[in-house]
Amino acid sequence: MELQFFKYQGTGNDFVIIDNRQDIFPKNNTKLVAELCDRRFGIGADGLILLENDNVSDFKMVYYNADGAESTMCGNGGRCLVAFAHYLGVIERKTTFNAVDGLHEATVEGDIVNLKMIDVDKIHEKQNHSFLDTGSPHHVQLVKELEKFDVQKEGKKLRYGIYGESGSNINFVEQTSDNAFDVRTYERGVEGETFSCGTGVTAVALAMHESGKTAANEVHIHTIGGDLTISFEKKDGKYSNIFLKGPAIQVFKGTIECSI
Ligand SMILES: N[C@@H](CCC[C@H](N)C(=O)O)C(=O)O
Repeated sequence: MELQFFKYQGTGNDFVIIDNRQDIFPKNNTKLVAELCDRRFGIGADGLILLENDNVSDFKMVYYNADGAESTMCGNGGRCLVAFAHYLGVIERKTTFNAVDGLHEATVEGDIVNLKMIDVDKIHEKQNHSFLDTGSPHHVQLVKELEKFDVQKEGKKLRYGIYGESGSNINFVEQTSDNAFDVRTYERGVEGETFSCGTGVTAVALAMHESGKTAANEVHIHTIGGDLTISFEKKDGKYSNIFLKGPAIQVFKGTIECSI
């Protein structure tokens, strides 16, 4: 079967996106998703996203990690899917769409997508790290000399060591100013470092605010793949109106022959 696909990237976190409004994609074929995401034998991506019809919102997001398994929320993927829905003409400037963690609002302005994330009311503060769920689970840890840090080795160790088979994404962070941080992320399901992680940088911004490293309600994060801004409010111990803002860009489109 010839499958039409689109390739998007959001600060270097890259995705194969498929318009599945006609229900053409075999959703339980883990092997096929992994093959399409393979950087040598397939298109190559950190994950695959389906855009589907939804009864209560403009569209539905279904997200798979590069290993082929369906997973929890992807912030950069959500931003890319909004850009794709805009490209298809499914939405205009504003949207509400459904994802695994519930409804998300978003706006598009040129290449910039501003995505509302789920509220966060629990941040577990441990001795040398924080743990929180921003739609996906995230470990947040400050380190020195982030540029030289072995994210692959240390990320893998923590991902399995502390969090077991279901795992967590692991973010390593270095503060660069009052309201700015550099972040590198080891992503579960990719089982390696990605150029950026949207739910990850959101987790970093909230964890740094919670621990008093920043007093700002707008935090700037630099990742290998580019810059993202996270804004939020904190009231009665709960973080709400959390927005993840940054570029989401179509890289190419094409067709691929696959045996379904
Ligand atoms: N890259 C994503 C996170 C994708 C999900 C993650 N790998 C998981 O399985 O928890 C993002 O931008 O948020």
